[in-house]
Amino acid sequence: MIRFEDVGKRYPDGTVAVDGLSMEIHEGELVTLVGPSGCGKTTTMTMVNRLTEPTSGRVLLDGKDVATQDPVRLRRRIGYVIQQVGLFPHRTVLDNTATVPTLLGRTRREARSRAAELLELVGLDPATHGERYPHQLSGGERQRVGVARALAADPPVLLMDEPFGAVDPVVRERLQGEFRRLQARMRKTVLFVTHDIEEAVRLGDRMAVFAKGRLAQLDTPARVLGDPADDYVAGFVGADRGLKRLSVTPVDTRDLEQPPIVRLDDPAEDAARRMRADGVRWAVVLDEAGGLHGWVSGQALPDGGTVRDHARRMDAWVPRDASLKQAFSTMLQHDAGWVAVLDGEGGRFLGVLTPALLHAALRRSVGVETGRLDRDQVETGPVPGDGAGF
Ligand SMILES: Nc1ncnc2c1ncn2[C@@H]1O[C@H](COP(=O)(O)OP(=O)(O)OP(=O)(O)O)[C@@H](O)[C@H]1O
Repeated sequence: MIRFEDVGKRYPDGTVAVDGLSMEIHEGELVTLVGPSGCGKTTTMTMVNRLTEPTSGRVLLDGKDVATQDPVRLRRRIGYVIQQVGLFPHRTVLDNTATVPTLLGRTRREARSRAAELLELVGLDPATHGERYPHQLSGGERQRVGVARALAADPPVLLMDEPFGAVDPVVRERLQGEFRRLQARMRKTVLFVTHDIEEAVRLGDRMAVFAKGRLAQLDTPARVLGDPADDYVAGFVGADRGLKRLSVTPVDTRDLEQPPIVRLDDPAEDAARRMRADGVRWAVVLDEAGGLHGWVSGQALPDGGTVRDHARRMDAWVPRDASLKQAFSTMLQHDAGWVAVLDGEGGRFLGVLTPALLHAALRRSVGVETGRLDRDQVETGPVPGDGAGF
């Protein structure tokens, strides 16, 4: 879709911003460009929409050299979002968003109705926010308008240069989450410049790590973190790259521990007998519908009554498609020694993840990703015998 062929950029003052860059971005893929300040990310990106012209090599869009295309027509197919959003101050948010469709020949009514749809898509209410002027919005809201405006022409390609750079970390994380969900639906081809490695990892299908005008590594976040190409990349992604990997490693249901399961209405005596027979000190308690209720300790079960009378509630759960980071964070939030994995909210109980399993899953995923290990070569240890931290 976008192809850089041995591209170089030397500015007139002699600065070599990009040197011998070759890479390909596939259709529907989001590639994050990351690297220290001045390493050539913005220059690389703006060579796609011809705001910058390469001094050597070619940039191809859908197989055609962009240098041969009319810049105005080219840019209509390429949405561009920058940090300083650049909204027209004297136009309402709705009119700002409707600008491009109007330029493309839509009637004012059509353009405004499309703009309203887009504002909703990025989480702004067209009725309230749409009628405001840019200075009446928060920084995060302005950045959303920037994204909506770039999407207005429905371009197949989006170039985003630190689009969430001007907001605080909390809003930024929310915008990233929303954009990821949006992108899952839209499947645009996106080049996304950031100097925030967490953002690059969270959003990128692949990430391109730049070093002084050269591409140091282009790969999935899991591989960049798990198997950096060289010392430069390892240093750039940081000594805590193992921790960062948590957010890109999904829970694998094959890793889950299967503790004994009892039901709320089981007689306490039967449940206690089963736990003794299995040599375990606790069991997971499910409700009538098979949903997670909590847990019960074998010692807390006297003769008589049902499990319901002695069970403790426990809400620490994650869905099966969660990341290990989500699982770990849920465990900490609930001060629990395990987290249940469910088939969605209120869904089937699939097993539990413990800190030991989580650690093993992370180690194994690094080995498997990098081809150094077969999946079965990393043992996942059993739940520690002390009742898993209760
Ligand atoms: N118009 C220009 N004339 C001369 N040098 C330039 C020009 N634009 C950028 N450069 C230089 O080219 C190099 C790459 O700049 P670029 O903006 O692409 O980096 P970047 O990785 O996007 O940096 P940042 O993260 O700070 O935005 C830098 O050394 C910069 O000073």
